Amino acid sequence: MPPPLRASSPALPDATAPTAEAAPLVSLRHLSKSYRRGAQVVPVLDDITLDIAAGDFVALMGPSGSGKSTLLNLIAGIDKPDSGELIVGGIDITQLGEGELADWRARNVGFIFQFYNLMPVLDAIENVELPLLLTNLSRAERRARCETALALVGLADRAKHFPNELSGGQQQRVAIARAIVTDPVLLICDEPTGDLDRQSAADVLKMLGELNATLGKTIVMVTHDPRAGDAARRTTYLDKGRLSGENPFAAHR
Ligand SMILES: Nc1ncnc2c1ncn2[C@@H]1O[C@H](COP(=O)(O)OP(=O)(O)OP(=O)(O)O)[C@@H](O)[C@H]1O
Repeated sequence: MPPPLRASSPALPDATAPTAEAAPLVSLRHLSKSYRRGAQVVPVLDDITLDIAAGDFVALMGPSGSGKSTLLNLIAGIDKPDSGELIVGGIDITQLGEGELADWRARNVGFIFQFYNLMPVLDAIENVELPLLLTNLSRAERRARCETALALVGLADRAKHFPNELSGGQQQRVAIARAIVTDPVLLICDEPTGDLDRQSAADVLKMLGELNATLGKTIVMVTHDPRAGDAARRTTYLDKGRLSGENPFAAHR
């Protein structure tokens, strides 16, 4: 029997269903971020303060260009803010060097992208195995974990299929298996249903909900899809780089 994927990572505190008392897993304090294009400075995020509890499932919504992906990249440790604190599992990740940050990401964060980002020359199980190549697990242990992850997303029978032999929904499920195979506590999803038909999108959202409810994964998901927003436990809105209590989509629903 392959080993179970644990509900928590040893690198971060236990993720359980959020409670009123739970310490935030992710804590943003006065985060600001600009991009520089030549002499021009483009402010993108302005004084963002936000807490995300362990075990939460947050949808990040807002108009195009409002800074959602930028904020997601900061939380995931892909990019750095100009100022502010960004504490994840008790560590201010803004203070980590590039190498430390890469190591921190590999141990703590699973990524799910709009266009799956699978390697076309690798079959499903080899794609799922990729993040484990950075660990010191044996080949047998890696394979066992990959089989467990593929079984969790309902694709145990597609392990030897290449991406072009899988539907879009199945490819996204392989990507989800790849994201969870290292047992990260934090799942970062950038428009995970953006390329999917309605049914496949619903399947992927159901799967994310189950990973949140049963494995305690903390999920932060950028989405334009109101149904994806409904699948989350709560929704946070960004507007012109600032957090907004208003739902800018409300008039369109
Ligand atoms: N690397 C970059 N260099 C310069 N400007 C950037 C860079 N990345 C993003 N921006 C700018 O930052 C702003 C916010 O971009 P971001 O991708 O975070 O928005 P978004 O809310 O995710 O948009 P969308 O919903 O369209 O994906 C945009 O004006 C964008 O042009």
